[in-house]
Amino acid sequence: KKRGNIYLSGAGPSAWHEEYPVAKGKRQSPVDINTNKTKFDPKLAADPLTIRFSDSCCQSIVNTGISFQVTSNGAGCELSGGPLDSTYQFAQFHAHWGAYLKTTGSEHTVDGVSYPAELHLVHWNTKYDDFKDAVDKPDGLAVIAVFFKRGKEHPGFGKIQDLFSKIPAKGAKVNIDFEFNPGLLMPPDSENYWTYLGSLTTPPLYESVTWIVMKEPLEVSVEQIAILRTLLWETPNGVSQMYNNFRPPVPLRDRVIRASFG
Ligand SMILES: NS(=O)(=O)c1ccc(NC(=S)OCCc2ccsc2)cc1
Ligand SMILES: [Zn+2]
Repeated sequence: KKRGNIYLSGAGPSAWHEEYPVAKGKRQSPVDINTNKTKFDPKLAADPLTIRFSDSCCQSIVNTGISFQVTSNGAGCELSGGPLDSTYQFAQFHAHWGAYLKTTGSEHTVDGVSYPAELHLVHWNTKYDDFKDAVDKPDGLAVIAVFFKRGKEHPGFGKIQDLFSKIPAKGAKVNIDFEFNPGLLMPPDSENYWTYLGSLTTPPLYESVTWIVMKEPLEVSVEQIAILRTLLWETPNGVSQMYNNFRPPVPLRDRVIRASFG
């Protein structure tokens, strides 16, 4: 059996704990955001989240075998303020999505409701030497999550999707030789967010992520959601379309999700 596909080999996410016991840990991700139990924290509004992206920071796009990944050298792309006590540098963005005609696809849910896809913009704490040094530290990473909802087309994201045909298989990679500012992928209102301490949502599931989940989704067209599934991955039954590359929510345990808004 191809073990390559972590979502489709064995029992999938529910079996990850066998190889990664931390899967049953105290600060795992994703979680359901129960808006009746979130807590407004005025400190988050007092020290606004500062999200800086640049036109020249995206270098290449690769098929990781579980998603696409746009990789950055982080130049001019930094995150600070809000829940963060230091400056985090942008490393990469990727996404998770569902199947044709299904509503599931996002990793985080809001009051039990999924979105068709979820974008993750991964940053690492510059108090550490590099990403690999930060990736397993409790304050090592900060990930901005942006929900995708079906609506009007998003031409910016379309420029990234135009590259999908060039990365047909796991490990395939092409350079991005045009300017692309990841700030294009922020929702119109990026002041309202939820934040909590969590983990990577794929193995090795390190409990190293400060999650910043944008309340407002980003609109993309129904065709663009479908184009996500034109990426390919290995499955136990051979190469096929990539979809359902999401971990379902796990227990919140002893955590409170804070809101930057009242
Ligand atoms: N979906 S997620 O944003 O939580 C997310 C982000 C990064 C990763 N893992 C990365 S970028 O690992 C890079 C390779 C690595 C280095 C040390 S251990 C794995 C996994 C999940
Ligand atoms: Zn992710």
